[in-house]
Amino acid sequence: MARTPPLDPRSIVLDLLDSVLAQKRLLDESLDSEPRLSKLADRDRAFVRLLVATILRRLGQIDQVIGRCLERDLPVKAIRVRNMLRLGAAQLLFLDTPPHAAISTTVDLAKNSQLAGFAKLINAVLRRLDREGRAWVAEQDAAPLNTPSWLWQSWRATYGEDLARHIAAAHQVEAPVDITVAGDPTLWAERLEAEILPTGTLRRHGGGDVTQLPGFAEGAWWVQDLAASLPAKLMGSLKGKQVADLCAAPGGKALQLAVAGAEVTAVDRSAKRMLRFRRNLERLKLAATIVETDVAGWIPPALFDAVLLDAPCTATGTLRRHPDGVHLKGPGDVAYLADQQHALLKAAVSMVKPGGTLVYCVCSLEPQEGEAQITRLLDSGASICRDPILATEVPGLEMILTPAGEVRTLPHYLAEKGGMDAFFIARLKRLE
Ligand SMILES: C[S@@+](CC[C@H](N)C(=O)[O-])C[C@H]1O[C@@H](n2cnc3c(N)ncnc32)[C@H](O)[C@@H]1O
Repeated sequence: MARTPPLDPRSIVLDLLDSVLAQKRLLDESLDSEPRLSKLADRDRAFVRLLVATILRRLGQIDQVIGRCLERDLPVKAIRVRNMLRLGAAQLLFLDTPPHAAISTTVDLAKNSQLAGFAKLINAVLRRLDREGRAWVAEQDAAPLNTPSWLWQSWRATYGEDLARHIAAAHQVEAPVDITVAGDPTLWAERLEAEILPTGTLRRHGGGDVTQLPGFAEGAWWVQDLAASLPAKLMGSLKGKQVADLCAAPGGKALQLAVAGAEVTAVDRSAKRMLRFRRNLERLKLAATIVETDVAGWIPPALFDAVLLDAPCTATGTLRRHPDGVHLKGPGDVAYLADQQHALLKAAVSMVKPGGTLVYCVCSLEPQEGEAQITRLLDSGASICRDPILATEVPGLEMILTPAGEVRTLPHYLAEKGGMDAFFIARLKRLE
């Protein structure tokens, strides 16, 4: 008979770390496919998420201090031992877990597994970290340590050393929950005990299950980062217009377009992700035409008044929410996705009526996926020009506008209120 894995939060964290770091699976997918999570009490489930996210956010710092305690490196096959050390270190140095609990629970994990032979080593390393680790952490240069060098180099080259440090620091902090409401934000701000941000997005601090909040079941609002809500808002008046949302799933932006009164055609090649959009449409009692296909080869029955293209990207702009991202992506992904984005942009241009609007966006910090895409498109002779975004369209957020009239948000903007995802947004007008 197969052995049932233990229902211990820390043991689940070890399996999640293995899933992300060794098997290279997304953290959200790993969490979704972990059956033991639903059997845990809410508090333990929140602890699992916090612990795994903290380890992924602070991996560079954690591995460096562990390295200082080991006379020689652990054998490659002892990856689970390394993960046990990471788990103990994160609790001791970043989560203020009482030292005796952090150490004894980690040592017990080893003793109760096939790795009992490593229990003494784990005990010795964690005891030393308890004595000396906090002072070592205080001296660390956290920003470059927790950022893979290819990303660190890219951000330094693009934004300069100072901004790169702000960007990396923002990734160490859990993001708040942002909400877009279909109706009156003031009313819902009160009901949801949320703050209203300059763009009308509501922001709630503190965790909890959003599906249990007032208004979720009846579809009064949906979760969407402030920056992610901007592209649809920059499309102008949409009432009664034919609008295509390309790469639409799970549909946060398509919902905004529908609420603004557009006749929405939402296109995405992932039926699984579109299922979430269908559920959201139902919950919000909204309608849209759904097309499940590859945008690059799709020929629409008629041209659209406006098109939104939220292209697939490396998502380095959402590392606050998805700390697994830095461990799953590499420079090759940027080049690969940049070519896809160019093809999708060219297809999108061909779907817009002359005089119509095309908004392009990506949740990426990499200029190859943002600013350079627009230059490449315009240089290719496409029948389109920039339609610069004006400061009056982003009141209270003027710092996000570039000299070219595009939007570049960074994760530390509005830091005092909890930051925002990093997006690039460009608005274009189709020529005759
Ligand atoms: C950044 S996400 C879109 C998020 C969405 N716009 C929202 O606001 O919720 C990118 C989406 O592009 C889709 N996608 C990627 N390549 C595609 C292609 N060639 N054709 C259609 N959809 C594609 C993915 O399935 C994914 O759902």
